[in-house]
Amino acid sequence: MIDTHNLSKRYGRVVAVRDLNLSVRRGTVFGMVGENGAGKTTTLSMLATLTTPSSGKAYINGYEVTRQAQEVRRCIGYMPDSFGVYDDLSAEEYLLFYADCYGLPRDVAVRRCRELLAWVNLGDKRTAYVNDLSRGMQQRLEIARCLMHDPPVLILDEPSSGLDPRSRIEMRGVLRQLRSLGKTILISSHILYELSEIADEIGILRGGELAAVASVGVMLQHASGFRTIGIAGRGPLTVWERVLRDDPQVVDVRFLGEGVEVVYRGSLDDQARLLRALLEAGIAVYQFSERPTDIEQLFLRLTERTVEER
Ligand SMILES: Nc1ncnc2c1ncn2[C@@H]1O[C@H](COP(=O)(O)OP(=O)(O)OP(=O)(O)O)[C@@H](O)[C@H]1O
Repeated sequence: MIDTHNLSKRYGRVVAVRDLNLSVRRGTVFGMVGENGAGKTTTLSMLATLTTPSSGKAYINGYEVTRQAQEVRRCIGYMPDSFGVYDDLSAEEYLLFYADCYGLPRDVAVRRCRELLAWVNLGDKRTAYVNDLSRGMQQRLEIARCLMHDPPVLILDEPSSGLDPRSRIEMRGVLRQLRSLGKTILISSHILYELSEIADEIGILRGGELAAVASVGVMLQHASGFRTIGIAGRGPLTVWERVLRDDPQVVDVRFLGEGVEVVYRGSLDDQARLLRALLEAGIAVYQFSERPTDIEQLFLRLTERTVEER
């Protein structure tokens, strides 16, 4: 349903997106995760026909985004990462304006508008000015706007960004509902956890390249059973390396100044043995603590070899 072949975008010397090969199957939700500047917005904007690719091709529902932009626009609902000024429109007027742009008959548009406002929990805000709505409400209104012409594909650029915790929870509820509509959805975020609930597959974008793609199940399975331990201490690097290499439960090691961060899969008893081994080898350990596991980082570290082989 969404396919890209070596899709790239350069801005002068900056390569915002490089040789992206993406495939999102009909009726599935694909989550695109990446830090600021990873290329998410550029990718989604090319798919939404608003940014011209430098090279490569992208297809939505079989239509090519540069040559058949009109057809592509009819079959997508695109939510950008920032919205403009609403010129004193009420929530209902705003949706009806878009319905007009898509040529929806007035009676259908009015019915659909009310249904969608209720659907995104804005039923009581029909006559409120969009400019007076909270950011969370405006973002839910944008979701309703994307659905007005009932497109088979949704492209949502960080729909939860900039929201307070309460609005995030409400948005999460709306996104979960969206999933049940059976549409093909490409959604971006810089937080993997946020997408793990609604996405079928996750792709991690790094420096404009797709660093890893996996089903959410596989990604979470990779993460479960692993712990991240921060160990701070003083001692020769060769001794650190020897002790950590000799422990079969150590999966990955990252040296950080005075100490290491270890991805560990052993039991708590194994963990205690590792601490003892470090002390017996002469490392003056002054901190040994479990850290919250960053699933995205962990996944990237565990799949590094696979990524290099791609
Ligand atoms: N119009 C532009 N002109 C020049 N460089 C750009 C332009 N748009 C994006 N870039 C650069 O392309 C790279 C990717 O940017 P992009 O906005 O796609 O990333 P992103 O993952 O969406 O980040 P964010 O989460 O901050 O929006 C960045 O280095 C950015 O500075």
